[in-house]
Amino acid sequence: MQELLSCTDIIFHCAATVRFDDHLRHAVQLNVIATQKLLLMASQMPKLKAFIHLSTAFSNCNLKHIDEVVYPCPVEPKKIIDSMEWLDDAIIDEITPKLIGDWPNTYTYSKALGETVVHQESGRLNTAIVRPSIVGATWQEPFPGWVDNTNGPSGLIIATGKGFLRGLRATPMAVADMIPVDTVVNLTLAVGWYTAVHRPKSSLVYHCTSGNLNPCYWGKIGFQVLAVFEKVPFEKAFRRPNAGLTVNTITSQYWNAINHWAPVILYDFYLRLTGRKPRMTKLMNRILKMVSMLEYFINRSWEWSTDNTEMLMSTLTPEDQRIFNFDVRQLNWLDYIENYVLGIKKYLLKEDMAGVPEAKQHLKRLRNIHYLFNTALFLIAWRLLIARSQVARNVWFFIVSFCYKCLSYFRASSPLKV
Ligand SMILES: CCCCCCCCCCCCCCCCCCCCCC(=O)SCCNC(=O)CCNC(=O)[C@H](O)C(C)(C)COP(=O)(O)OP(=O)(O)OC[C@H]1O[C@@H](n2cnc3c(N)ncnc32)[C@H](O)[C@@H]1OP(=O)(O)O
Ligand SMILES: NC(=O)C1=CN([C@@H]2O[C@H](COP(=O)(O)OP(=O)(O)OC[C@H]3O[C@@H](n4cnc5c(N)ncnc54)[C@H](OP(=O)(O)O)[C@@H]3O)[C@@H](O)[C@H]2O)C=CC1
Repeated sequence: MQELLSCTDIIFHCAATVRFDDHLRHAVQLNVIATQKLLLMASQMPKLKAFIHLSTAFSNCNLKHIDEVVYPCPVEPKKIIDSMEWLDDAIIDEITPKLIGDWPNTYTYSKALGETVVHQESGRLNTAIVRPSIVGATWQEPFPGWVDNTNGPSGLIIATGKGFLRGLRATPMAVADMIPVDTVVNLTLAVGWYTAVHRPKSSLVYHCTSGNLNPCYWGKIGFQVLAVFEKVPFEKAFRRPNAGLTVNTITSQYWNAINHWAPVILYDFYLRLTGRKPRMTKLMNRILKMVSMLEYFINRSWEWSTDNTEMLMSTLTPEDQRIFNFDVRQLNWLDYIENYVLGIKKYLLKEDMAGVPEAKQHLKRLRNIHYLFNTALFLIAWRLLIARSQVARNVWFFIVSFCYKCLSYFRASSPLKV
């Protein structure tokens, strides 16, 4: 502690809980109280030049247009922190929906409280807040497509590529405000430099977003993800990757029943019959839970102003602009998504590119099983219908006799006949 207090000259405060479903007490502990404690510690650091706090662009996702300012919270963070000390977990559970109000989860709410703490309790410290949107794989550094966790889009891309996720309730024309992780790092380092060297009079907020400079849409991302799976599929897929986006709740529920639950229930039944432990329904539960948590973010668009970020870019020298590049206007989304999917395959799933031909063979087998299954299902349904309905029987006799007549006609008119 002594060494930290005497030697630290800059703090990048990134630690947080990023789970959307965290208990409010834990989220407040990690994202609010810890920030408060770190500010206190920072105030005892004689050499400290800047305190950079990592927040999220979604800390004010209850608003549609978001400026680079700290918005007041409906309940003061101090009151929330105090109440966490004496309320028990059951009561906190009960009041959480009322406290978080328009915020979709405890994560975004606690990050908003964290910002207010930085704003109110930084005292004489030189602080700045960076707000990234949906952080994705690297764009350029150390190499394109690097990724190391299943947060955000990565988990859904895996679930789609492995054939579990076949449909999402998402708005294809909603802006997919993704931002590569190396862009976030570059911007954060540049903010550290600017805050320490230029010492702005007031604490500045920087939006690290892509939507207003180089917008991309969920529909376009979905198509590109599927196009990459055609060329480079993931190994040992459960079904062929083939997903769709819909805004219609009924369609989405139909997809859940037919495309998500039916195959895993059938497969678990097969596992049980062959004496193995069923595991697919549990996995599907987890995937659909993840989807339900992310749906809020893929069915809305936000506008983030980026004046401070653009100002920062203009103060960097051309050389620094190149080294600490955070200009997302240069980003080609299709290339980025391709590298992202390949990065997931390589760095998260640890799959080798040498296995691609075998993965393609596996998908072909799955396609044949799919056709066989559908044909069998159709024939059984038709057989049952014929047994029960006179109309169906008449249609069936009509089709059979029509085919027979056609066949006889072609045989009679064929020049090959002897
Ligand atoms: C047209 C065709 C269409 C094609 C479609 C193509 C698709 C492309 C479209 C893409 C649309 C993207 C939308 C993104 C929107 C993001 C918005 C973010 C906005 C905010 C950004 C922020 O400001 S910031 C933080 C972001 N914060 C998270 O993003 C955490 C979320 N998350 C959780 O809040 C918890 O995760 C939650 C869920 C509670 C579950 O919780 P849970 O307890 O059920 O499960 P766990 O997460 O604990 O996972 C337990 C173990 O399963 C492993 N695992 C999990 N998923 C796995 C998987 N899919 N594949 C393999 N493995 C997986 C995991 O790695 C663990 O493994 P291990 O135990 O070894 O560590
Ligand atoms: N991922 C995203 O899409 C976005 C992330 N952000 C913000 O970026 C920051 C980093 O997030 P991200 O990298 O995605 O999340 P991770 O969960 O990968 O990283 C969080 C970090 O916080 C550390 N941490 C968690 N709890 C504690 C604790 N009690 N004490 C000390 N360290 C702790 C973790 O350490 P350890 O590894 O040891 O567990 C980990 O290094 C967060 O502030 C998040 O709010 C903002 C916008 C989007």
